[in-house]
Amino acid sequence: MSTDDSGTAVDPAVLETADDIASMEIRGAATIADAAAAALATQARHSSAETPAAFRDQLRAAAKTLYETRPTAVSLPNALRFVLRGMDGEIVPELRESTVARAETFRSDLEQAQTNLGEIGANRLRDGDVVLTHCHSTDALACIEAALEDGKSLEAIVKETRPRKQGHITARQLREWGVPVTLIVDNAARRYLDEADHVLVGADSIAADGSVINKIGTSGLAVNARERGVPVMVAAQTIKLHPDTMTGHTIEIENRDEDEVLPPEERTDVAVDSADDGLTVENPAFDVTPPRHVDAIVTEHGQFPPESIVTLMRELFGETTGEPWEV
Ligand SMILES: O=C(COP(=O)(O)O)[C@H](O)[C@H](O)COP(=O)(O)O
Repeated sequence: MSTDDSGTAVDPAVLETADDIASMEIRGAATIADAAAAALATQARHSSAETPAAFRDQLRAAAKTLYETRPTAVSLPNALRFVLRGMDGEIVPELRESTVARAETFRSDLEQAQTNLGEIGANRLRDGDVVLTHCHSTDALACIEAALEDGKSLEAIVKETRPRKQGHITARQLREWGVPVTLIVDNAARRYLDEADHVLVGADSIAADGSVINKIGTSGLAVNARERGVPVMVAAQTIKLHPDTMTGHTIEIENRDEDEVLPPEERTDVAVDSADDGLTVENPAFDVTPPRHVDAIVTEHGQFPPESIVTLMRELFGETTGEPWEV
């Protein structure tokens, strides 16, 4: 066990999961949520706490460690909050059992939600359609998978998605399913929209006004799609809904390391000398697509016009939330 800032023991397996999320070994909003719930279950199983208070402190410290990895995907705090709210019991073994059970419920609900969402999203895809994708989203792919299972044949235009090239993961998955794939650089997207019937993306967070926060480049793609008349479909389970935005909070956009954009070995191609302080490299990982550029948000509860998502958000999360470990 190592300790967090307050001196509370956090299990090494939790620290490893946190590192993997920060370094993007584990990535994508749903996968991050699943890994975080699994890590809390591990913390509960391995806990050597002797009192209920110490057990609760350890679980909260683990949740905080996981929360501080990446700021944008709200599925992470939503997952942590869901698991911690299920921590129930008078003695440590009861607390352990309830926490592990709650984490397992979260993980199986997540899987089921994605399957249900996929079936709903598949209804928007017709036989022979061409789908243009950005980044790698398991929710978006679930829609394609369900359409293929319905016997529809689809083709995909896959944006590479600089700087981390998550489009390669999407392309590989689609090829494994037998879908013909055209891989393009991000800059070619507008040209290829003429050949697409849908833009299909996932989401890291959805704000109360229906804005969609997803991989950088989504908003430009959506604007171009609107101009070309191609519908934009966002596949997002309800754990992507950001309840804090109901009270006006904005969503933090993660800025990642500049080396992802300009690796150190290429820096000399651009910088005039080693101390070139006139050169700035920025690497925002996500952007905000306004609701007017989105046609439908597909969730496990049905599809919604973005402007009406706040009703579902209120129903599922109530009015306020607070920090995930303050439950
Ligand atoms: O923007 C990304 C991933 O960004 P990163 O690679 O930086 O994590 C994905 O579109 C969403 O997370 C949804 O994914 P999913 O549908 O799998 O939750």
